[in-house]
Amino acid sequence: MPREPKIAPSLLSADFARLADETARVASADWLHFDVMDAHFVPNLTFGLPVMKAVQAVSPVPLDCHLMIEDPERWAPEYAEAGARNVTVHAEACTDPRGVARDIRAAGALAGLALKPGTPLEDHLDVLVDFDTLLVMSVEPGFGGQSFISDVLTKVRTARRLVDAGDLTLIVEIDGGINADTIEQAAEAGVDMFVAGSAVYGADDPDKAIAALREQAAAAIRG
Ligand SMILES: O=C(CO)[C@@H](O)[C@H](O)COP(=O)(O)O
Ligand SMILES: [Fe+2]
Repeated sequence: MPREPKIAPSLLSADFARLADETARVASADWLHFDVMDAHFVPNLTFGLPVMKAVQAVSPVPLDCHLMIEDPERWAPEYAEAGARNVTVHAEACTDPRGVARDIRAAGALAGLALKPGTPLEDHLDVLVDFDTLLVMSVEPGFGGQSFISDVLTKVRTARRLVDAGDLTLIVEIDGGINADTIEQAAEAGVDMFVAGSAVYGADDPDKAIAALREQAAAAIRG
């Protein structure tokens, strides 16, 4: 069975004054990507747990929380308890990645590990057995609308090989600069879940943009 590509629009590119409407506009998405930034781990500040809970209450699709924060061990389980489907922490910010994965899972969510573009996959292979998703960042975390860094596809290919060989069980997710020009190379490299912010919310019809991206990725996987 060929992989079925999934799309997670990033709420970072939505109109923050109309969050309920903006979640409704992407009802055909697989996950809704929720970028938490703390102005310490990254040079930007977005939203946190209270806003996540408000969005969770109205979102027609499960939340995929991407925590770009220091001290993720302190906060990640609370996002899981609040009902997120997936909670991703950054490898660069974790002191105890296995512990945080265990706590996220115990609180009922999938556990994700994110890698900045310059962070080698090999440095974290040993802990990935405890995670459900691997988020490969294809831009420097902090802002939407940046250009795709194709070098990170080497990490995607390695992760795909390990998953296909049965050595790891992971959803391979990519985040940053995904659009009609870049999604095919990411799909061919082995991505399962594509985060797309500006490409979805910048479109006149976000649901149509989701369908088009999904079909483009599916066609690339079929070859
Ligand atoms: O985590 C981040 C940025 O740090 C992303 O989730 C962006 O929100 C993706 O936006 P686009 O690059 O697709 O516009
Ligand atoms: Fe993100």
